[in-house]
Amino acid sequence: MTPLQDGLSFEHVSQRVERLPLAADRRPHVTIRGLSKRFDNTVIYDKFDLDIPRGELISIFGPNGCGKSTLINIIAGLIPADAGQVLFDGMLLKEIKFGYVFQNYREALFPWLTALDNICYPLKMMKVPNDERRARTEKLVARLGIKLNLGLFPYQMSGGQQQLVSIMRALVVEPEILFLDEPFSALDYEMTLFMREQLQRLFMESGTTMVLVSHDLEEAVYLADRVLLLSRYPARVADFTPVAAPRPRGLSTLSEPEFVRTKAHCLNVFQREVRRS
Ligand SMILES: Nc1ncnc2c1ncn2[C@@H]1O[C@H](COP(=O)(O)OP(=O)(O)OP(=O)(O)O)[C@@H](O)[C@H]1O
Repeated sequence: MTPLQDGLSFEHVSQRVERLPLAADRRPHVTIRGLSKRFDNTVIYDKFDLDIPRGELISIFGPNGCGKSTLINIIAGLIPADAGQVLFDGMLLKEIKFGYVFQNYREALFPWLTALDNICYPLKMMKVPNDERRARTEKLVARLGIKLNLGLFPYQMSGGQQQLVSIMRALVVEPEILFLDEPFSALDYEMTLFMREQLQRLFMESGTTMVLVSHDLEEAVYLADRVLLLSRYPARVADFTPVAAPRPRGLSTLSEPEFVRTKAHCLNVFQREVRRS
C-alpha cells in the first residue's frame, strides 16, 4: 500500500473500475445560446453558444482571465448573464439538482460540523429526515469506496480530505451536473494526483455530467472526455477537443502517443489564442 496523508491510500483508487455506460443518446445536456456578459466596459462573452454533452466530463482551459470561471458561474447561476439562455434538457437551473465544488475548500466547509454533517447538509436543507440523511451519506461514502473517518471536523482533516468532503457534499443530492472550479489548485502535488484519481472514480461511478475549470493542461486533458479551449475575451470556442483515452486512466496514460498528441494539439490551440491578443 502506498501511504498517503491521514489514512488515504492510493490502493483503493487504483482498483480497476468498470465505466458505467454513457447514456446511449448524445443529445446535449446543457445548451447555451446567445450568452453575453460584460464587466464594466469589458465584454467577456458576446452571443456565445455551446452544447455540453450528457454524461461527459468537460474541462475548460484557456488564457488567463479569458472567462473560464465566469462561464461556469453563469451556468451554475452564481452570477447573472446580461443576455442569453442556459437550459438543462430544456429546463431551467432552478428545476434541476446540481452541485458546485469551490477552489477554496477551507471556506466551503462548515468548521463546526463533522465530515458526516457537512456532507448531509444539503439533504437537511431539502428537509430529508435525519435517519435518511445519514443512511444516504453512508451509502454514498461506501459506494465510492472512500476510507475516511466521518466523525472528524474540518480542522482535523488534510486539505485533500476536506476537498473530498466538499465533493461528496456536492454529490449527495445526486446532482444531474457537477461544476468544479479549479478544485485541486490549493492542494500539494501528491494530494492533487490522488484527488484526480478520486474525481475520475467518482465520475465513472456516478456518470454525472461534470464541468471542470483547470489551469493545468495535463490535468485538463487527463480528466476530460472533451477539452473546451476558449479564446481570449470576448471568449469564443477555439476548439472542443475530444480525448479518446480509455478509462480508467492512470500514469501510463500520460505517455501514450494518442494522449501526447491530444495534449500537443490543445497546447497549439492555446498558444495560437495567446498570440492572437
Ligand atoms: N466581478 C467582476 N468584476 C469585474 N471584473 C471581473 C469580475 N469577475 C471577473 N472579472 C474579469 O473578467 C475576466 C474573466 O474573469 P474569469 O475569472 O472568468 O477568468 P478566468 O479565465 O477564470 O481567469 P483565471 O485564468 O485568472 O482563473 C477577467 O478579466 C476578470 O478580471
